[in-house]
Amino acid sequence: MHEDGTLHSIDGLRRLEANAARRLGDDRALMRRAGLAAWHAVLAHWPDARRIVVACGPGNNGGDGHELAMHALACGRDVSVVGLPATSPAGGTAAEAVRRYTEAGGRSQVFDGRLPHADLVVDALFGIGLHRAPEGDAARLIEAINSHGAPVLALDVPSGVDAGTGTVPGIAVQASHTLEFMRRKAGLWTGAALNHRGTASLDTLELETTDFDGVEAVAMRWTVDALAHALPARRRDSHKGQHGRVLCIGGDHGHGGAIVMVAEAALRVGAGLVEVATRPAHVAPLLARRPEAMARGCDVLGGVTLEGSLAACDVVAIGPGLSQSEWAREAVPWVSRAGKPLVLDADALNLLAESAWPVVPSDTILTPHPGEAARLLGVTTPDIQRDRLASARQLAERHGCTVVLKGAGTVVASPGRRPVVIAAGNPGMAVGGMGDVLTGTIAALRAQGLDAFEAACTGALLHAAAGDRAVLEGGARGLLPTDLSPWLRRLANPDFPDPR
Ligand SMILES: NC(=O)C1=CN([C@@H]2O[C@H](COP(=O)(O)OP(=O)(O)OC[C@H]3O[C@@H](n4cnc5c(N)ncnc54)[C@H](O)[C@@H]3O)[C@@H](O)[C@H]2O)[C@@H](O)CC1
Ligand SMILES: [K+]
Repeated sequence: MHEDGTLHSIDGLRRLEANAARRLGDDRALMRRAGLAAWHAVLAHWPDARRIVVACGPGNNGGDGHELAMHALACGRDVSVVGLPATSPAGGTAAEAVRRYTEAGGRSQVFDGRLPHADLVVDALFGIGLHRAPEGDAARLIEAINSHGAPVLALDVPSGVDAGTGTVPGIAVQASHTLEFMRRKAGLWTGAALNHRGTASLDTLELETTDFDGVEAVAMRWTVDALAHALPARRRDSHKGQHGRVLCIGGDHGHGGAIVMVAEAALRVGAGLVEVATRPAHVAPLLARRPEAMARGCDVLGGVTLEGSLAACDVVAIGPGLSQSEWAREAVPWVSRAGKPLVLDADALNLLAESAWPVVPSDTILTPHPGEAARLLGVTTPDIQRDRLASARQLAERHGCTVVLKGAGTVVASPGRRPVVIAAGNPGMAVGGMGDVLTGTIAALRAQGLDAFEAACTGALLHAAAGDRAVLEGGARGLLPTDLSPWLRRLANPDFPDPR
């Protein structure tokens, strides 16, 4: 079976292991495959590595390490296995791997505070069996791996990372590359784990369909390739009215730029018409930058002005720069009564957290960053980050609508849908205004006919992928949200020939 885009929990992976071992009638077979796959990864990434240090833990992750060490030895490499002191000898399948390595003439040593010189360090300390933060010798060995200087290949999981949730409870290996076994782990694709994983690849260890009996993926992983099919082709005889009309509401005094960025992104992603309701003072600068937008200056966010705009639009994007003033609060009953699909961001979410909004309809999209998500759930930001997948699901259930939990490894959740984790984006995108661009992107897709969940997933991916293209032009520091504009357009048109 090839990679299928699924992400799994630790429980799911355990079940998968058990099913496959039962089918194969030999619980050593998977570890042998894992060791061989790891050796192939070494040959693919570091073919010239002569001296290889393999740091092995007491469990089956360490068994994978011994299997790899055995292949490296057989190919004439200078291999040192380094184990943890004072741990009981490996049992079960790992013991068999240790025996094979030793019988092949392999050397092992106990970690004494230093690692030997090497061209490559393999991290086979802990995989999905990590059950607490590494301490003592384990922590010191991880520290030695991180300060060694050679590239680091992590087997299955960078040791110290919780592969189920993505949290890092203490110290963790800083991998150059992680080779995942069997299936991708949900925790390696979102949150703090992204600081440790390096690049990543998967070896499925030749699992078969029947191994998945009773195994449910916890999420799907979307990569930039998904954009090829995400957006419907345009009819040749289409007109602007068929590409949706977005009404953007926000930009109180002192925050005029936010709603301009929403409008610009919505235009670049293909909305047919974009109207902005903002403070009168912000109309002229908006039109000077983006004459394609329609703009309404409102000292009162309600009444006839807003009612007409609300009636005409297909989607309302509200929140960026909105503030929580009386001006902002006035908009809420009007917008709620209009019955249009909503994208709520920034201060609209803060108003939701303090129950200023009535119950939001099920086709609403909320786009909180972790701080806003924490306010919505009445918890702290670290609570949200401890398990981003669970937090997004909980928020979606609580409000009965789609949630885009922003941050490294954006998570999209909706009741009754399998969550999606976005495998794109970069730290250059951690800058004010980036969320406003996301709001406009999602609203434009919604206006063009995608349902709430599709618009949220596709919008989050389009936005992250545009950020990944824009960052190549000059690096992460100083990347501006509006730098994404040309890339949003480019990536929203996957059929257009790539000029590169
Ligand atoms: N079971 C199988 O069929 C397969 C397992 N595989 C490998 O086995 C791994 C899972 O193996 P295990 O379940 O043995 O778990 P691990 O090898 O990930 O770790 C469990 C061991 O580490 C110890 N440990 C956990 N956290 C610790 C900490 N903070 N400080 C000190 N010691 C700690 C545990 O007491 C236990 O001895 C996978 O990640 C994968 O690499 C692969 O070989 C594929 C097949
Ligand atoms: K590992």
